[in-house]
Amino acid sequence: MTAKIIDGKAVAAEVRAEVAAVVAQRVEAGKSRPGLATVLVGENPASQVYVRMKQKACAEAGIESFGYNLPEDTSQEDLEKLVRELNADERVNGILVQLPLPKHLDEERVLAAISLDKDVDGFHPVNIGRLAQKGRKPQFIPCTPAGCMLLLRKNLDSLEGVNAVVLGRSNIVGMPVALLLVEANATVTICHSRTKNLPDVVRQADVLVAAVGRPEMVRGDWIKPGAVVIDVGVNRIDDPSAKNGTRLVGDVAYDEAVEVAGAITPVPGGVGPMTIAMLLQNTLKAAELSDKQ
Ligand SMILES: Nc1nc(=O)c2c([nH]1)NC[C@@H]1CN(c3ccc(C(=O)N[C@@H](CCC(=O)O)C(=O)O)cc3)C=[N+]21
Ligand SMILES: [Mg+2]
Repeated sequence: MTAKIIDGKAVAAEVRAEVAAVVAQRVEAGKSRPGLATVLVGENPASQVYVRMKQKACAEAGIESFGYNLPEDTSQEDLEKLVRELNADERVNGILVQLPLPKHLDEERVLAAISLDKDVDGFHPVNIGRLAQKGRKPQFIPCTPAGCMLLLRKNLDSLEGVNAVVLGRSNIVGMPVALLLVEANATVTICHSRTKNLPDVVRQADVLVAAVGRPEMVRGDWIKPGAVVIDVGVNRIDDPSAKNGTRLVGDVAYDEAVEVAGAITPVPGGVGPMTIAMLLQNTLKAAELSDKQ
């Protein structure tokens, strides 16, 4: 048996087309064109690529993007000042501060300065806090976790009572995706670098979300036959046989896992494209919120 390949790129394309259609309708109806501000501090090449991908996706959906590139040595004060200006800018519905920030900057204070109504990444401590409280809905759900959940809902009849294992406990993926799975009535185990007998824990998973950032760490024999595997990892590794000497791999050893899992997301073409699609969806939602104000 080989797994169903979950085509995140195709699902993302559907979401993006839907966002584009709603944007076109609202502009046609005389409402504002949604706008996203991207803030990039420093010159991390991977971050530059991601920000460009987000801007291109905005353009295709009819969302205006405003790119801010600040030097590596930007002060906390100046970065927060830019965020406050963007909070007050009516053209800007969503603010995305690309992470990670250079070491000297306090990430949490920057994220906390973003207006709750413009927090399209869902990383503001209040939004995360609401995610952690039963019955309280955050204004915005973080994009990668939201993308994982959409792929799961499309590939499972129900999450009710299933054993979900989340590998990784980061603020931007592991923790929020675990909270969303709990909300969906899954039985959730969060495991990490200190977990004892990790392969045994992972083998209990009907649903596995791998988000540790360790290339091909999860082996085929860690996977329960028939499990749904969501691989969040985007790791660039050396591969002399590849075009530019590197290639992208996930946190799961795909060739092994595909022989055991019931369904699996590939890397690239799985969760990554969903992250961008959900960002566009959140930016449209932010524009709709601003209509009411
Ligand atoms: N404030 C903030 N928000 C983020 O959402 C955010 C961030 N910071 N920092 C970095 C991570 C990473 N991230 C990805 C987005 C798209 C792909 C993606 O589309 N990947 C393609 C491959 C891209 C390639 O070829 O490199 C794929 O998996 O098919 C991956 C990763 C967003 N992040
Ligand atoms: Mg949130």
